[in-house]
Amino acid sequence: MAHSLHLFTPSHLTAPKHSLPKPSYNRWFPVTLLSPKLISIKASTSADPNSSTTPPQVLISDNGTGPGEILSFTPQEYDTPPSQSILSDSSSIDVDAVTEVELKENGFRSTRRTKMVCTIGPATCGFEELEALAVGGMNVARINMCHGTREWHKRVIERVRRLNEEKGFAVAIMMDTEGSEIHMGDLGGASSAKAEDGEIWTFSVRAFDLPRPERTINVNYDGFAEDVKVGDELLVDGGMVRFEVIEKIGPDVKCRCTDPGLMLPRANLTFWRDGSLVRERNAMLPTISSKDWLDIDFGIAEGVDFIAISFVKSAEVINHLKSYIAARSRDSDIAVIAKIESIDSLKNLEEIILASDGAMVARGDLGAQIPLEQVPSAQQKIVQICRQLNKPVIVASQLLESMIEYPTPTRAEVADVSEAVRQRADALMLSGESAMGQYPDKALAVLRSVSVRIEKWWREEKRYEAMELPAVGSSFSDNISEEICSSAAKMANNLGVDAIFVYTKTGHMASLLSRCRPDCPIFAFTSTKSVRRRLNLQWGLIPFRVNFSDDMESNLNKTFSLLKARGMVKSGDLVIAVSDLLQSIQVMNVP
Ligand SMILES: Nc1ncnc2c1ncn2[C@@H]1O[C@H](COP(=O)(O)OP(=O)(O)OP(=O)(O)O)[C@@H](O)[C@H]1O
Ligand SMILES: CC(=O)C(=O)O
Ligand SMILES: [K+]
Ligand SMILES: [Mg+2]
Repeated sequence: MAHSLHLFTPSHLTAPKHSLPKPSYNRWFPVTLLSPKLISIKASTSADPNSSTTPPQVLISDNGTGPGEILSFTPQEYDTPPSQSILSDSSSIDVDAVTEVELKENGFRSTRRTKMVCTIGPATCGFEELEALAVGGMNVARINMCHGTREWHKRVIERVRRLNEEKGFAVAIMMDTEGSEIHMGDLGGASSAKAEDGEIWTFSVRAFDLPRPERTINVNYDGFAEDVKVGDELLVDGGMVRFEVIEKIGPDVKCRCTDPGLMLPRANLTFWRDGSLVRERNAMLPTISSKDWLDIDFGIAEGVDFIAISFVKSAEVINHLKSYIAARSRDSDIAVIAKIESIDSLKNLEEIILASDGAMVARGDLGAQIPLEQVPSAQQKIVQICRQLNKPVIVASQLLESMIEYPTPTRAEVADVSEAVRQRADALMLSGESAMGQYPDKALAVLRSVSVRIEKWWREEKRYEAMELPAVGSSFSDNISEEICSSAAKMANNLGVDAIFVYTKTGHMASLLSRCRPDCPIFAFTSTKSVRRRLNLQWGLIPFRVNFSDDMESNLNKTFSLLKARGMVKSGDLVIAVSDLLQSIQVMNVP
């Protein structure tokens, strides 16, 4: 029976905390289930928790009656939590073991509010690595269509789906398009290419034979040789390596390296003239290339949760994509995220965000298009506008860049992560750190611990500046929902409630509550798996899947008893409940 298996997560142990090793997200206790009967567990307090030689013992007895058998719990590292089947019938509630442990261990006021997106690459594409990320708190897995084949991405999607099915996670999938900006080729399979000071390199639209001739780089944009002029400065990855254009010979552009460094496959290329970014014919490149459309078809067929569009220039392309998706996917619940990473997107910021279902501050390319010192203010502005317009926002790129190579972050990186948390962005994203770095799990752990610490500090100090939140809905009923949510959030803060419960079919009411950034977590109950996954990107929401009816009284009783049975709430906890169905606010103690 599935529910008896469930007893074996460490958090179910009823022993006094000090008598057992403190469970942490990546420590699990291997136990073999001997009998499928209902079992009660009692921890023996005789073992010395500080001794590495006497493992704490646990008495397992059949229905709590017989003498029971003694099993040893060894607190060694065990990569994965025990598998548990998650029931999806009407009498169950879907929540993953990690959230469950977090709720029970920390008490729900101190759960993490800032969400985490991980880019999946060679370092993390296996089932076990993906599971380790999920256990570490990954809310969204991002696949970047700039790299790898569709088959490769399909396998990653399948593994994430399996993880969700088998372990109860609600990890959402975000597909990120390549876009048609200028970038280098794949270096013929080499992992990088080193350019030295003064060397002459050839950049060309010609595809070179393999092995790639020395000091040649293939460029993806046909108009490249026409657009550049002798004397232009060519920047790889926003300045990781610099060249000066010295000669044009047909399709070949000869450049001298002026700032040496390492170039990675498919690195972004920009060129500058008299201190500004040159936008000639390349300014006319389509936001969504023909390859992108095929990738989008792939994303729709695979049922990804989010599609992130690179180098968005206007709201038009977002609207176009949204109607394309609506016409092609039955329930059309793929959310479209606008990546803000170009000068044009900054010019049309509000209308782009308004048209989208969320935005990403894509600081990598943004920093190659505007002076670096302007990136922090752009970030702050994008985060603020998203909050006002009630759209989730992700802060991305180079958050913990040094952790691609090193097991600890720089102090400056920690300060950068803190700032994004303090701005109360919905989510932080790992790029190379999780895709191809040496320490993906450690990088995720840094995001997690910095988020929790800064959120707690800010709550305690009540330091966040008040933000006027304008009405965003168009109908009177929308306005009522917004008023209810902002009142509920305010009441929650003033009364110091433990959690806000929201029953939401589409997720809208939950996102309105998230927008208010209340002090307590928001338990969002929804009946669809896809809505649960989508809510996983939003600040402060703990999404559960549970069937509910139009009767709030019975919904509350049902969720209270389900959550109580799992030890996630207890009698006396103070809760505020709101719902999509019944526009009301209820304040109550868990019976
Ligand atoms: N599917 C993949 N296969 C191989 N390498 C990958 C893959 N995804 C990412 N990487 C590696 O990780 C690095 C960082 O990944 P990421 O997707 O964040 O790139 P990015 O350049 O920041 O994003 P974008 O291309 O959207 O601007 C890439 O430069 C690449 O080397
Ligand atoms: C994430 C991304 O696309 C960027 O930072 O450029
Ligand atoms: K991309
Ligand atoms: Mg980019």
